[in-house]
Amino acid sequence: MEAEFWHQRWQSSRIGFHRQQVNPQLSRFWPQLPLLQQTEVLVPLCGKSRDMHWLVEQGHTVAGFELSPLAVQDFFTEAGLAPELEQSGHYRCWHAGRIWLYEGDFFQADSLARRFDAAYDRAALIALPEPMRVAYADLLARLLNPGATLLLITVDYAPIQQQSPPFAVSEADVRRLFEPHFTVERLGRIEEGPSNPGVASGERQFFDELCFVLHRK
Ligand SMILES: C[S@@+](CC[C@H](N)C(=O)[O-])C[C@H]1O[C@@H](n2cnc3c(N)ncnc32)[C@H](O)[C@@H]1O
Repeated sequence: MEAEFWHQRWQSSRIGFHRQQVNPQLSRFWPQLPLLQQTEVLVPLCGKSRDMHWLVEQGHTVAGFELSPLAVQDFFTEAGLAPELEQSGHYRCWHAGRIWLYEGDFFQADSLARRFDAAYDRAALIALPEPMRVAYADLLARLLNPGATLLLITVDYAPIQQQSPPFAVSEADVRRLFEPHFTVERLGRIEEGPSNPGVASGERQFFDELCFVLHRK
């Protein structure tokens, strides 16, 4: 999507993707991953996700990337944190405690010449239309060191409509996008069933949240 699409979503508070609770597949599967506590976690397209606080509570530092200044501001305000600001290449980088949020376009992250050993994607890949997903997977491959771990959470649903996010990203899609650079294992699937309005109304046959662990080859 164009940057303007997301700026408008934040300006008009149309952020139905934001969750008050920590993602259940994150809290279930992250502790099983082969990661040191202090590992820095890359969180692309992070919004104001509370999952970042959970990662800090597990001992990690977090480097989030987010286009919207409103999202960044809300994230720190809602946590009662007063971040410091510095310019870091193309980004305004906001920092409080063990969290650094890079305000700007994630697709310029190469320019920072930074590499990571862990990453967490919830609702980032599925926010991007197909042509951008290929560029996103390639960028993650460049930003992650060999052996690095990525926990990836997507949604898959049918029938598919691809006009606006969240886009359906199936296990086959994840394998096609990432297997050139990563090993891919599916860890979990949560079937939303009738708790999903689309399923309840009969508009959708199913709506599932999928969780994968990927390791950079
Ligand atoms: C569907 S939301 C998911 C946010 C977060 N991961 C969560 O779980 O709540 C996608 C987010 O990506 C941001 N975004 C979209 N394109 C971006 C880009 N190129 N660079 C950085 N952030 C971007 C949007 O502003 C939005 O906050």
